[in-house]
Amino acid sequence: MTDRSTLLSVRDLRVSFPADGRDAEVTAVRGLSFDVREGEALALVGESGAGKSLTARVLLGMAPPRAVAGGSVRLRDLELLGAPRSSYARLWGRRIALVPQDALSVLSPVHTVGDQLAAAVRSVRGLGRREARHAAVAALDRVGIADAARRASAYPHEFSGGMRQRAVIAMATVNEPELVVADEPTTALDPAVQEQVLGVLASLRETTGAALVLVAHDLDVVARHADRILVMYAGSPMESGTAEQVLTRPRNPYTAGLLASLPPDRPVTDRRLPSIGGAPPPPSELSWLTGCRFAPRCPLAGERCRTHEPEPVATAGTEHLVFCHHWTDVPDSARDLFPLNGAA
Ligand SMILES: Nc1ncnc2c1ncn2[C@@H]1O[C@H](COP(=O)(O)OP(=O)(O)OP(=O)(O)O)[C@@H](O)[C@H]1O
Repeated sequence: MTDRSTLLSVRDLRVSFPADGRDAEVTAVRGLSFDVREGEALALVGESGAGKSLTARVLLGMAPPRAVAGGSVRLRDLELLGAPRSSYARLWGRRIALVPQDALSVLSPVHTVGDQLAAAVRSVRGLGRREARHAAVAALDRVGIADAARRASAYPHEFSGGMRQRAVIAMATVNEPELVVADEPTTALDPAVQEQVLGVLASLRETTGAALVLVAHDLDVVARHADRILVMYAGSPMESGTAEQVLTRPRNPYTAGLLASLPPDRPVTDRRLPSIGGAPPPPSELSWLTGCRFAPRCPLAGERCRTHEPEPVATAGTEHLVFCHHWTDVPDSARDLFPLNGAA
């Protein structure tokens, strides 16, 4: 991976929602920096409210209307942050694309899947009808839809949920963008279909060379489908590195807590799962919290954690970055830090 060049470079990203009279300011993302290399899959991981979706939307120029973003988001040499919507519109589908959670939000119910794909091809590549149809069928074939030429004439409601999500991936990748952002792309699907759809995204990366930013909250999923992981908590980065570094030897207590909560390989009769006590801070508190945002729930937190925000520390070269004052105290076994809750 290291010989691949950087495709996307995010530096000190900050996203906030200004106070509007009724609600206080919400600093939903702060101090986020990461790179995505060509063809690489980076997973953004964290509990609900971590800022994963918001970050993904900012990358695509699709942040909610009141969001104010600062910092830098560069796609190769192009600074995207602050670019007008018309600039983004020229990139959508062509260089960057979104695979959303909900297929029905992007597929029109009144046009066939093939027509929608062909329209996307024509608008971006300016091909004629016949060639666009050909590209549409090829895209459906690439995402594993059997008998793609015939299925292209079906309407979205005639597809199963898994097929619709494949069609959405075909739509996002039909013009071979450099970067695909997938926001919990399989949440609405059952586990077997989830794995198939994620497999489709992985094989597309191989065939088209696209990089992937995958928003996920399931560590099992990212273990199988990400090259690198960025763990977020309450809008702040906690840890980033290769999937192996982060998942096998987490150096941030928050990552350890997430790992300790994974379904354990212990007898199915024992359903107790370790979990991180407490809950993430409510949005209204995000702007005035000092120090490490995870400190109130962290078993290792000391006074310094509550007052000083941790700087990133590189634990193994520059790949594995940890934001924690106590990273050297994190035990190798996540469950030593987060023992079983409710143990008898
Ligand atoms: N339109 C909005 N207006 C105000 N605050 C918002 C808005 N959208 C998101 N936020 C705030 O931004 C924070 C991050 O939200 P985001 O949806 O990115 O989290 P997430 O990590 O993707 O969580 P989930 O897994 O639940 O989708 C939350 O605190 C949320 O309240």
